[in-house]
Parts: sequence; structure tokens; C-alpha cells
Amino acid sequence: MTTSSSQSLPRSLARLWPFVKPAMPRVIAGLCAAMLATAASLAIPLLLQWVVDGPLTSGNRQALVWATLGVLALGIAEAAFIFLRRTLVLRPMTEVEFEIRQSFYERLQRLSVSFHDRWQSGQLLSRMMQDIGRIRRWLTFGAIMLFVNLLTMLAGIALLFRWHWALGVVFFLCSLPIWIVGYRFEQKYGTLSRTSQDQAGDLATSVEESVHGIRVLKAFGRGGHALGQFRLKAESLRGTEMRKAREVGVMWFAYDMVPAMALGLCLLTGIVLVSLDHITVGELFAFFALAAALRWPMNSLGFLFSFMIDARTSVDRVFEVFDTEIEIADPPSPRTADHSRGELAFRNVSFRFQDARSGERDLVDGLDLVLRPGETMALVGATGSGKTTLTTLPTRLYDVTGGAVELDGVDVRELKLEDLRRHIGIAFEEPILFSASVRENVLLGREDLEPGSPEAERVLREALEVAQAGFAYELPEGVDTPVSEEGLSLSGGQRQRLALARVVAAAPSVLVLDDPLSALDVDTEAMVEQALRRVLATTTALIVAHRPSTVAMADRVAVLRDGRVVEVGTHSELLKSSEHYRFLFSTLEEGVDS
Ligand SMILES: Nc1ncnc2c1ncn2[C@@H]1O[C@H](COP(=O)(O)OP(=O)(O)OP(=O)(O)O)[C@@H](O)[C@H]1O
Repeated sequence: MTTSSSQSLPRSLARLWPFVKPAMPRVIAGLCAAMLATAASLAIPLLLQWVVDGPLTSGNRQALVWATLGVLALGIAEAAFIFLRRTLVLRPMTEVEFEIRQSFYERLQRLSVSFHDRWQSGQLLSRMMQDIGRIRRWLTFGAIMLFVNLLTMLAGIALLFRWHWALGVVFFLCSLPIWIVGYRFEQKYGTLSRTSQDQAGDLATSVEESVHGIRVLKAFGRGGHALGQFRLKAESLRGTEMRKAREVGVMWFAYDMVPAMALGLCLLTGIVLVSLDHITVGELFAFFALAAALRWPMNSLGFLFSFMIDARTSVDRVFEVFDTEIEIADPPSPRTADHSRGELAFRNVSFRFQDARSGERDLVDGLDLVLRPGETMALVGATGSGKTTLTTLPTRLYDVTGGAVELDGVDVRELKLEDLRRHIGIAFEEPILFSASVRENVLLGREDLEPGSPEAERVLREALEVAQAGFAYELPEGVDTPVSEEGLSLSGGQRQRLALARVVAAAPSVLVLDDPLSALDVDTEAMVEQALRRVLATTTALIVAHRPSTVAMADRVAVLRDGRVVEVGTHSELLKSSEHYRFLFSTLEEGVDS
């Protein structure tokens, strides 16, 4: 994903203000410390001027000792103020980083599934880690140093003017190319910076995918191919980094040259001015001390400038996510629903994915279906007919593009999302488990239960029993055993049973199950189904069926075809009346008698 930024540099950086605002008191204190450090460093040349023109010329030894001690004290004061600046700024900026990262994570949680369909996970990960970290480093060091160094330069130039206007003018004119080079640099480097950070995100996606799919790559012997793909992306990134480095190199050259030229020309001017008695030798001496003090601030401007542009790119990349509209959210005045009867109705529902081609028919196209409270409805249809997609609409993982899904006669878009998702539970065919204990995974939807309370234990036990997931008690640490990332240390069937236990534990009024038993062997499936019937007796359920045995659990069956429900009836009615159903049923996986 590569997008170019359109914001100007100040406007981009100004977007950090809401995060930086609370840290401002300490930042201002830090800047004051920085100014004091600058003042101490600039006072040294002034003291030297006084020494050369005063005690050194008159031979006043005592004053010379005091002056030496004064220089020492100023040096110590400068170091102390720099230390104070760092201490004052570091902590609030780590808090700023924490806040941005937390808001970013929260935003990712709130953004709809369609956003996550469009964005690569590596891009999000690199923004979360790399870009936010860079913003913190820039705020802590880059922005402060830029401020301090510019201030030092301005104060230094003012001092030069104070000694003699000609010195000030020469130094000022010599520093002009810095701004011209800086402007040109920003134009080119900004684009390169964006490209490289996007490429780094693509690279992170590549790593994430290959680690995620390591078993497939190994099984198919495609490790070499994946490495080749990785190399290509890494090469592109390297190419961009090289071009960035070349741009920085050109700029560094200019930023090294300018102070050297400024120093040479000022020296010449200074000597002429001394010979004409316009300035004293002490002033010329002090000028050299000042030029030495100004060399680092001037040299560092190039680096700080590129740092600022990289930080701007990071800000743009992070705010692209903040700026993405949250498509699925609570309505302005949501209706609360403490209880639900469990009536689920699809009324003239249409749905199409955002990336569907124009002219393509809606995937769901004017679909009507009503599930009565307590009823179990099996959903059958050819592969790719949209069964899984349909299961995502009641909980608003996606919003319908036409018509409405209703819970107890209320459009689900009018309900509080929290209520809606408490009343309708969903189990996906692909079971996702988190890096947490079995207990935490199963009780994920039961925030209301006190962890470890007898009630929580009862719910856990019953849910595991329904899902025939008693194996969890046999694990090394029982239900406290951590399951690794995505539950890969468990078998597919075990993971699926834990995911089923999770939705059972949530005790919703409406259960939406997308073929939740597909990874189970026939015997285990039969046991789960038997236990599940107890739950289904009191719960409304919509179950995507790929097996005859799942159909057998249902009170009625809905047949999905061309985006609509074309038939609804009991299994035996449909067997008699519908040729399409007979065909579909004959294609369902074998294993249980019909
Ligand atoms: N996130 C998505 N973005 C765009 N198109 C999608 C997305 N998810 C699914 N589709 C498309 O929607 C169509 C229906 O997919 P869906 O998974 O709902 O079918 P299904 O009936 O459940 O299939 P199966 O029985 O094979 O599981 C497919 O053509 C699929 O490519």
C-alpha cells in the first residue's frame, strides 16, 4: 500500500498537538533549560572577549584566574542544563508515544472488518511500531534540537551583529544557501521517505505472511520462492534507502561547506575590521570561539531536517489510519436492548463487498428469511453462494447495503453494538484463539463474570462440555494452559471445539454458527451435536451446513441461491418439493445418514 502525503510539513506535524498538549508544561520547562544551556555556551565567547581585551592586555592575574573559573562554571552549567532538558522531556514524550500507540490500537479495534480486508497487517504493524517510535524519537530529540540549534544560530548571528554589523551580514548571507538547499531537499526527500516507509510496511507484511504460513511453505517446498519474493521487496527498499542516502549526502555536503565558507569569510572580514580598528582583537578572538560554538548547530541542521521529514511521513502514515472513517459504529441515539426474544429476520437484504466490480450482481440480492425465537435454521447453498457472508451481517461485521437485518423487529443498526453482540454470538469456521489460557479464550465474551468465581467456573465447565472439549482439563496446566499464537499447538478439531465453547459460554439469544464442526471426526461431531441440541432447544440458531448431520439438527432449512433464499422448509419437505435441494443435499459431505 503506497500513498503519497498531501499535507504540508507544518500541517502534518501540527496534527500531533492533541497528543503533545498535555506534555507541554514539561516540554516548555525543557525548552527553558535548553535556552539556558545555549545562553551558557554563548556567554563563553563574551567572557573570552573580556579576558583578551581586559585582564590579558593589562596583565591582571587575579582577574585571569576568575575568568578561567568563570569559563569552567559556564561549561558545567551548560552540561547541567542539557541534562535537565533531557530529563524533563524524555518522560512526557514516552507518555505521548504510549498515548498515540494506545489510540492507534483502539482505532484498529473500532475500524470495520472491511477496513481490515483492505489493509495489509504488516502495514498496520509497521505504523504501530516503527512510525510511532520514530515520532517519539523526533519529539524527544529532533524537534527539541531543531529548536535549540535554530535558537543558537539566531542568538549567535545577533551577537555577531552586536560586535559589528559587517560580521553579522556576512555570516547571515553565508547561511542563506542552507535554507535553499533545505527547501529543495524537502521536496525530493519527502517522496523518498514516504516510499521507503511504505516499502518497509510491505516487507513487514511479507515476513508476517511467511511466518504465518510457514507450514504451507515448508510442506510445498516453497521456502526458496518466498525468500525470492522477500529479496525483491528488500532490494526495492534498499534501492530507496540508497537514493535517500544520496540525497542526504548532497545535503550534508552543502551543510558542511556553508559553515566552513562562513567561517573563512568572517575571518577575512574580522581581520579587515581589526586592522581598521572597527573591532578589538578580543572581539575577533571571541568571534572564533563563537564560530566554533555555532558549527555543530549549523552542521546538525541537515540531519535534523531529514529527521523531521521522516517524522512527518510517519505522522502522515499513522494519521491515515486515524482519518479512516469508522463505518460500523453505534448510531447517534442507540436503542438499548437488555433482553432479546431471539427473533432474527432478514428483510429484503442486499449486500456487496466494497471491492466488487461495478456491474457485478450483489452477492446477497433481496434476501428474506425469518428465524422464529428458539428455532434452529440450517443454511445450505452451493460453494461461494454467500453463506459465510450472510452470517456476518446480523452482528454487523459488515453492514447490509440494502434492506435490513432485524433482531426482535428492530433494525440491528439502531441497536447499541455492545448489546447486539451480546445477544447474537458467532462462531467462525476458522477458529481463532488468542495467546492466552484456555479459560481466557473460552470466557472471552463473558466480561461480566468475575474471573475464578464459581459462576465463571460453572459457565466454563458447561461450555466445554457442550463443545466436547473436556480435553482442556487434561492439558498440562488444565484450563490454565496457555495456547500459543492462533492455537497452533492444538489440533484443528480441538481449536474448533474451544471456539465453539466460547460462543456457547457467551450464552447469546441468537447463535450464528458457520460450519463450526467441519474439523471434527464423525464420532466427535455426533457427540457435539447431541450436546449442542440442549443449547439449541432454547436458543435461536442459524447454522451454515456442509454436512447432512448438521442439517439433521435443524428445525427448518433455508436454501440460498443467486443471493436469495429460494426455499425454506423442513428437510423432508424440501427433499420432496425441491430438485435443487435434492441436488445440494447429495453434494453435502458423506458421513451421516440422511
Ligand atoms: N472480504 C471479501 N471481500 C471480497 N469478496 C469476498 C470477501 N469474502 C468473500 N468474498 C467473496 O464472496 C463470495 C461468497 O463467499 P462466502 O465465503 O460467503 O461463500 P460461502 O457460500 O460461504 O462459500 P463456501 O461454502 O465455499 O464456504 C465469494 O465469491 C468470495 O470470493
